[in-house]
Amino acid sequence: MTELLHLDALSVGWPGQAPVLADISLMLHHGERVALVGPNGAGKSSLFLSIAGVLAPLGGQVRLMGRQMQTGQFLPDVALVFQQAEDQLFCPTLAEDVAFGARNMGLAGAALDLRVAQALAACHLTGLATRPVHQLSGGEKRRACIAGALVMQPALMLLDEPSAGLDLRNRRNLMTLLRQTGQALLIASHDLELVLELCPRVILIDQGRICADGPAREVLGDAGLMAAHGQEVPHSLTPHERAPHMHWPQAGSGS
Ligand SMILES: Nc1ncnc2c1ncn2[C@@H]1O[C@H](COP(=O)(O)OP(=O)(O)OP(=O)(O)O)[C@@H](O)[C@H]1O
Repeated sequence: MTELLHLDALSVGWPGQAPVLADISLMLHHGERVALVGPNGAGKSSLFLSIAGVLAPLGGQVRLMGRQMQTGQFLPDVALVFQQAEDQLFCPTLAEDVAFGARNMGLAGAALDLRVAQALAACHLTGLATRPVHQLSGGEKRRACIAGALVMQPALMLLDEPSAGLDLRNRRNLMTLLRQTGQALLIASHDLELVLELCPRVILIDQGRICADGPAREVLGDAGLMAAHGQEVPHSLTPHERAPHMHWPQAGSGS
């Protein structure tokens, strides 16, 4: 597997606030499916915004396929599915919205129409192509955002809570779709069942840093499950001996 994304000592935060994440270093390979888990406010969305070039890093670097990403430079190789669909959808109709990213890449005419039709079909939205986006239901909006990322055929998709608000059938369809895609996926989610089904590798962030990065079943053992759900991890559950690279947040160490 070849290197796709490299975060090098990345610090992430918002103006006027203490850094949300500090000194984040990790690597993702082409085609890899990785989950990013952590409690509310851990910094998953902020990290995605920095990787996608929306939020300027406080320090460190984001490199995609060896090239350093610049804030405000939106590369077709990376597509972000926002946590809040309303932050992403803005065109008059669903089909126009889904076409937006691919059109910006220079696609037009029949080639664009085909891409849009394929993305709509993949997200089971074909019949809604001409619907104004503000008239879509919550779950339809979520799927519209995913279609808008798929249409770009990016090397890396950043999916922020992709299953939130989906009914069981659409959640199942989403898992099938994501499992079949050959693209690298970084998925931020509280849906740990989806995480365990889709992602061989899990990164747990909390208290401003990476607490664990490894095989899903290892990271999401008893201690990891508690940390991912925002609970304090008792010393008795801390598997330091087995996994010395993991740094579980513990009682009394949080803010
Ligand atoms: N636009 C913003 N301006 C200022 N602070 C922000 C902004 N967005 C998020 N934050 C703050 O940054 C921190 C990290 O938030 P972020 O949304 O990245 O967490 P998260 O891990 O995605 O949380 P959740 O699981 O609740 O979605 C929080 O303290 C949040 O209040």
